[in-house]
Amino acid sequence: MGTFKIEGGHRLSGEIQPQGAKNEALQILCAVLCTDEKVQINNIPDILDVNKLITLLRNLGVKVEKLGKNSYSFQSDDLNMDYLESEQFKVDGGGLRGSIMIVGPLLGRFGKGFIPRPGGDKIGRRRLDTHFEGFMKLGADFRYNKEDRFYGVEAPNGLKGSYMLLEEASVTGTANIVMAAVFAEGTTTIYNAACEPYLQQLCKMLNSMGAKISGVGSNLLSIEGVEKLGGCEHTILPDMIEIGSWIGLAAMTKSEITIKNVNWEMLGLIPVTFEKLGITIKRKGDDIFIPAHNNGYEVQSFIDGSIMNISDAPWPGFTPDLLSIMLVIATQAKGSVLIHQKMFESRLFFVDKLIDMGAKIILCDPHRATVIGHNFESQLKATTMTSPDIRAGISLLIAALSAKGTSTIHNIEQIDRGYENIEGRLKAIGAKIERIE
Ligand SMILES: CC(=O)N[C@H]1[C@@H](OP(=O)(O)OP(=O)(O)OC[C@H]2O[C@@H](n3ccc(=O)[nH]c3=O)[C@H](O)[C@@H]2O)O[C@H](CO)[C@@H](O)[C@@H]1O
Ligand SMILES: C=C(OP(=O)(O)O)C(=O)O
Repeated sequence: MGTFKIEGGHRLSGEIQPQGAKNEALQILCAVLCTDEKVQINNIPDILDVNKLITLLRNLGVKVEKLGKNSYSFQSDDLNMDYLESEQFKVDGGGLRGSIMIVGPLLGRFGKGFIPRPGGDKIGRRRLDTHFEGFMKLGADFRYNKEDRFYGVEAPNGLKGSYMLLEEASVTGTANIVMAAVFAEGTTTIYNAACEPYLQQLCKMLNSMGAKISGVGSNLLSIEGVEKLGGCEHTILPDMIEIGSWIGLAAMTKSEITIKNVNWEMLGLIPVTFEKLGITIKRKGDDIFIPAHNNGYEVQSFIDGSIMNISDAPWPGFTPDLLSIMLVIATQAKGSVLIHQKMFESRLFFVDKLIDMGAKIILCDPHRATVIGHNFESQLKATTMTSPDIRAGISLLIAALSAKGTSTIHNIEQIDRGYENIEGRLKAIGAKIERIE
């Protein structure tokens, strides 16, 4: 178990370049299975989850070549399908959430796909019904081995396009179904599709490989099946969750930070949601400039004067992956706010650690926490903590960087899942952080 030691209470300053988006990379890497031709992918973040998926692809027989620091080429022309029945696959597939998205491409291209129960954050129930109901709508047979927690779909006679109304706008579910449907005979219509930038990028990539997907960016996708896809080159967008993390870090440590090349058009409600907490965000070209909040930041209220509420919703709503960061920065705001995590039921329990540090938070129930901000009149106090999940981990790290004294964070592998060389990049802007062991 890795550990960070963090000496808090120092201001940071400088520029930070966001890495490529973790959750886009996981979709895009699975999409390399859609063709036997070479695919080049740029801006792949060097993070634990992505590297685990690359290992899985290698073990499946994909030829992987590193072209540069964050660029790779992949060729899936001679896959070892026996690997899908191996013990090693159970380990590799169960190691991250994103592995679930190999099922769609394999089903579409080879008529069968398997996956052990995928890993990822333990943040509440994470069911996979949407994925498999979608595959069944395309004509696949589904089986689930409860004992081994192993999922399988088969369509020996190929997939047939159909209309489907998804029960929920699942992000990885939509990506998975799209990657199967591009090979289905006829037209598939997916209503209530997820439409995050990750999905838009995936569809853009598949179209550049010869797929015929329309409605990209909306919740109604129409896919005309094709027989074969070809190679392409694709560049992953900057990680919007990392961008949000750096906005929170700057505000909470009263630091002046420029976040470079953020691809502003794809940030949706993220900037305005930070502004609801009173944080100043200046757009400079395609950079975000956060001035030092020397006089703190004040939570806004709604037009009718009622108390501010920040909650998640499927895209273009506010992403659930930034609510933990919103919560931590609210602890130093002037005013009170209700944080409502609607999607996941176990993502707010980390507030206990913040309460230990002196934050004023009432955990109303597993989904809702009321935060009464200190307005920097009382600094958080350093403590020892363990990172329960990736976004709670980065939130605790931000809390530690703002706190008085030296904090210790264990289980930092959770942070490494999604943040590339985090201590190196934070040190470059003045953070006092050390990885021990
Ligand atoms: C690898 C990856 O890309 N992971 C992301 C992906 O996970 P993932 O694709 O696993 O998440 P889903 O979109 O399937 O669902 C997330 C949660 O929200 C619930 N739900 C979803 C849609 C809906 O309309 N109503 C609803 O209640 C689901 O039941 C589930 O509890 O999307 C999540 C939601 O943005 C993010 O937190 C994860 O970081
Ligand atoms: C929940 C997340 O990741 P995963 O779905 O991979 O567990 C996340 O990126 O915040």
